[in-house]
Amino acid sequence: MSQSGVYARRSAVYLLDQVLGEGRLLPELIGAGALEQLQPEDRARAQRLATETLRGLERADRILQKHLKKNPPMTVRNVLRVATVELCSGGAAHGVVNDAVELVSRNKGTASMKGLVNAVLRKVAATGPEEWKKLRVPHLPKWLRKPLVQAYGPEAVAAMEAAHFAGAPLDLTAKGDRGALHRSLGGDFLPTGTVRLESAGQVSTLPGFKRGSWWVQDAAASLPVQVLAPKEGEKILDLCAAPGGKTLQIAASGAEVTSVDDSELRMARVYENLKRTGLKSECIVGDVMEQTGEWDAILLDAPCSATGTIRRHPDLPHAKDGSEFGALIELQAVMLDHALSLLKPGGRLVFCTCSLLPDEGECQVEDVLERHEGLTVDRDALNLDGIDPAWITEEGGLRLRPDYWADKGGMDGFYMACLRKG
Ligand SMILES: C[S@@+](CC[C@H](N)C(=O)[O-])C[C@H]1O[C@@H](n2cnc3c(N)ncnc32)[C@H](O)[C@@H]1O
Repeated sequence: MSQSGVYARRSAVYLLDQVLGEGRLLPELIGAGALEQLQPEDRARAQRLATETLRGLERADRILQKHLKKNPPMTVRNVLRVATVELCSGGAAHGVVNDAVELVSRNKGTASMKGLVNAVLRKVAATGPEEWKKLRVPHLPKWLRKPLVQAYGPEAVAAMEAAHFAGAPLDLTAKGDRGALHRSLGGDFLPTGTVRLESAGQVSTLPGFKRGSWWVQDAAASLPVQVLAPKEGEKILDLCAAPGGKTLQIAASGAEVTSVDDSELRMARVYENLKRTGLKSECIVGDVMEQTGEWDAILLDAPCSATGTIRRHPDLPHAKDGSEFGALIELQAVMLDHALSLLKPGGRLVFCTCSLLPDEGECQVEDVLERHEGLTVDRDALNLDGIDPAWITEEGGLRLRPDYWADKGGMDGFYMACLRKG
């Protein structure tokens, strides 16, 4: 038995205990050092195991429930879930089952269950892989499925769930020539200018990473700055900027950008990204509501439910229950009003959120237009390469969904609109 396998699996189980038991998010746990004691290879493996288990949780539970008379304690359940997902996705039964038994044996509180774990997983190894293929695509939890069905209909939501289950490829934004980036790395060249790689391995070892010729950014997330269309010499304010993908795009255009974020920890990522790419931005760690001045253009990438990023973050629907979203929606409206007060007359503001909920997108724009006389939506700003006119909404925003471009590997859910101050 490999100790390295046990370490990675034990850490994956710890991550699941925290997400499913404590409602914590994986990036938060990993950022706080949950995997720091592992070697880089095991760290990547633990993260992959936890992510894949969360993505396939519904299927794993359906398979396990047939072999369990009653639910074991959370940690044992999570050991069984990780092992079931591994067994059903081609993991070698001997190693997976032995490591799972070893994991429960090591803990005094669960050691008495090693016989149960062994027996259940042997059954799963025998019949699970065939059952797995026949089970339905995992559904979103009810608290999220319901509003999405209301907004988009059941078929669209089923297509989104299929996109969530499929996961996300690696998307890159070029600092300079997109064609040259595509020629050097291969992959797909998406109609909106993103280079997409199917299986990239370790990002930091890809050509051009150290030179800062590109950065990782989902195709959908690269569009708000394209809609803003920054020009050389313009004074642009990037509000809620960390970790900085959009700051880099604005800086690469030659505009003079100031980036604001109230998280010092997340702002450290902006500094790192600026250093690696050799791009420049003035960085302010502070609250959006305390900013002053007059700007040619503003990007407000407001804090939101992040429900558009579930392909990449399958922990989100399991860790959250929607109870925080009302406060976020109110905060977005207050931030929008303040951001507009910082815009010079005739200036433009792009409002965006990585959310699938219309309350955090279409409705915000409808409401802000009512609150501010003379404010208009600039529909022309959406005339960009690769934008399907069907994605443009009634009020003049751009609604992106994970089920769009299904044949190309999907995209994150996003909403954006370009507002013009009268
Ligand atoms: C969606 S993320 C921004 C992503 C970023 N624009 C990018 O492209 O990489 C939202 C950010 O808002 C920041 N934030 C939340 N409330 C804030 C506030 N009151 N003032 C400033 N930043 C805030 C969070 O720290 C978080 O980094």
